[in-house]
Amino acid sequence: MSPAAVQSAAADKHGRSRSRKKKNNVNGSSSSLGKKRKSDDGDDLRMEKPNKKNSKRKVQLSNDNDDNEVIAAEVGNLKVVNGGDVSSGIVGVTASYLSDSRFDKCSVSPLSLKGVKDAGYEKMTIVQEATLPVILKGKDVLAKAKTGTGKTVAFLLPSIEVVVKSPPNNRGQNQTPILVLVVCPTRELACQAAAEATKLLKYHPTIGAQVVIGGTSLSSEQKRIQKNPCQILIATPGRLKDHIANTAGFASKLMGVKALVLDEADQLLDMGFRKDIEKIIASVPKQRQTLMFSATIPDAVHQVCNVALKKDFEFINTVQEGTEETHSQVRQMHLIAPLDKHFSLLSVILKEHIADDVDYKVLVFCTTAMVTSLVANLLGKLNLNVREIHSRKNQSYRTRVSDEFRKSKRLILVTSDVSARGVDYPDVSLVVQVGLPADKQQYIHRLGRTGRKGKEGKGILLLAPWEEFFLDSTKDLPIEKAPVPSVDPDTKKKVERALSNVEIESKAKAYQAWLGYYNSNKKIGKDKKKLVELANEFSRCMGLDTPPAVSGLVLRKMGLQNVAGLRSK
Ligand SMILES: Nc1ncnc2c1ncn2[C@@H]1O[C@H](COP(=O)(O)OP(=O)(O)OP(=O)(O)O)[C@@H](O)[C@H]1O
Repeated sequence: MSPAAVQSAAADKHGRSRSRKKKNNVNGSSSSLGKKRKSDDGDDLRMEKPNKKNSKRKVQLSNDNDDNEVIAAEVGNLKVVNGGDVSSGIVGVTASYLSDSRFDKCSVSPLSLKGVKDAGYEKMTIVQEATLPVILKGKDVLAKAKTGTGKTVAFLLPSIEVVVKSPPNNRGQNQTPILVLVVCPTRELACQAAAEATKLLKYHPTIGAQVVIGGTSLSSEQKRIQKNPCQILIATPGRLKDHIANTAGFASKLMGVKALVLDEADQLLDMGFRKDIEKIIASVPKQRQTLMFSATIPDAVHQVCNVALKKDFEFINTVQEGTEETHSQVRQMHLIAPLDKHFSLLSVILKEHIADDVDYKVLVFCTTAMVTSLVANLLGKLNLNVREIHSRKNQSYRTRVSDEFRKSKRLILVTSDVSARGVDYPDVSLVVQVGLPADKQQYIHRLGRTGRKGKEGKGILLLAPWEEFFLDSTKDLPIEKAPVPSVDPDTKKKVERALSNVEIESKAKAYQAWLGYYNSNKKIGKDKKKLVELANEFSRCMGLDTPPAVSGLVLRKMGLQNVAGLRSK
């Protein structure tokens, strides 16, 4: 590594007491572990949860790394690397995510370097500079770096080198083993990683990369894998499990895996995915290299990462201690307003932003798929240029909308959490989050869809007064309180009229989804009577005097049978 690059230092392994209070080595935040996610945007099937500046970029091994000691006690020889803050307080400077080092200073094959060059990458980003040499040495790595700073290339490039260095297989085309397995939590993310791999592989005609994702035909995927053998496979967990169980010869191909990558590792180790991931890990050889990447790595992940990583893995953290996990060039605001104002306020926020920025490109995050659908429906009726994306749309629609949004300007994408992580839409000017984000990590990832590659951006979180408690978990983030904009009577009327034109079925589904989502929130779901009052308020906000009836079975599954105020069917 160059002097500018981050260096590693062995962690102190003395204090082994598990009972010591952990401090913030990783900007400690509340864990999202333990949450149950039924779909990739956790919708109405959701039931009760079980329950600055460092210009030299030198090592910042924290003095208070009790955290590491605890982990050392659990997993042994932990190494910690802390890097410089990616944005280092240099507001609006677009190059701040880049390092001074070029890719050719690492021992990467000439053909990969040509691919990197054609992709337009000259210098390594800071996370690439910090992780590449370590990964190329064959170490297991857990890496944390801010959103939009090039983590995908950071794990793909050395993965390609794993294939380059492997002896050519001489067992015939159809027997090509999978050498690198990349697991991504969402289909969009898997496709995006596959597209990046294809770019990097431009000059490696003998190396194939394939993607397997849910929502597409299993049999056509089986044929594709059979026909186009690939050494690099990028997959979502569910579909990967399907192939392991149902595709002839697939399990034996997986026995060739030399490198396993878990992108958005904290989400993959979350309870919603953990069982799948454990199964996947059991299907690849023990002797392998494992790489785990994310912009957020809560403490709880450190405690379970030994599920996948070797004991002597390196934790490479490019988010400097004591700095925010979000980008300083992204202005963050929150608005607290009564629920009955949210639809009008959203319309005002969007219209103001459109007036301010002719090249606007906005993401509006909603709590669930069905609420997303309702909001998209409403905004469309208000003549805004909107698209929607969530798990209830079929995969070809999702791919089409995602591609359109990637290429477009002057478009609003209303989305569930399927777009929260990893998706790299260039030049998003504003991210609006309506309602309670699942947790602090999800807030950070959603916000991270703007301000990518050092660009500027804006984030607005719109909460009701009874959702304000969420801000307790984000105290270390610079989220300003914004004044609530006034809603003129004309806008109010237009929104009411638009709502009256939204189909009752869409409202009924949104109501049930809303109930399920907030029921699964630890705090709000505790008081069922209050929860139902709030859900019925949401129903009134949609223009319904009587709340929609919900099936008795669903109410039972939510633990809401016999709660006053609900209508059962
Ligand atoms: N060395 C580089 N130089 C310039 N651009 C790069 C470089 N490496 C990656 N990029 C670009 O940076 C953008 C962000 O990369 P990527 O999506 O991998 O970020 P990320 O850190 O994984 O973000 P997230 O945390 O949201 O998943 C992409 O458009 C990618 O093509």
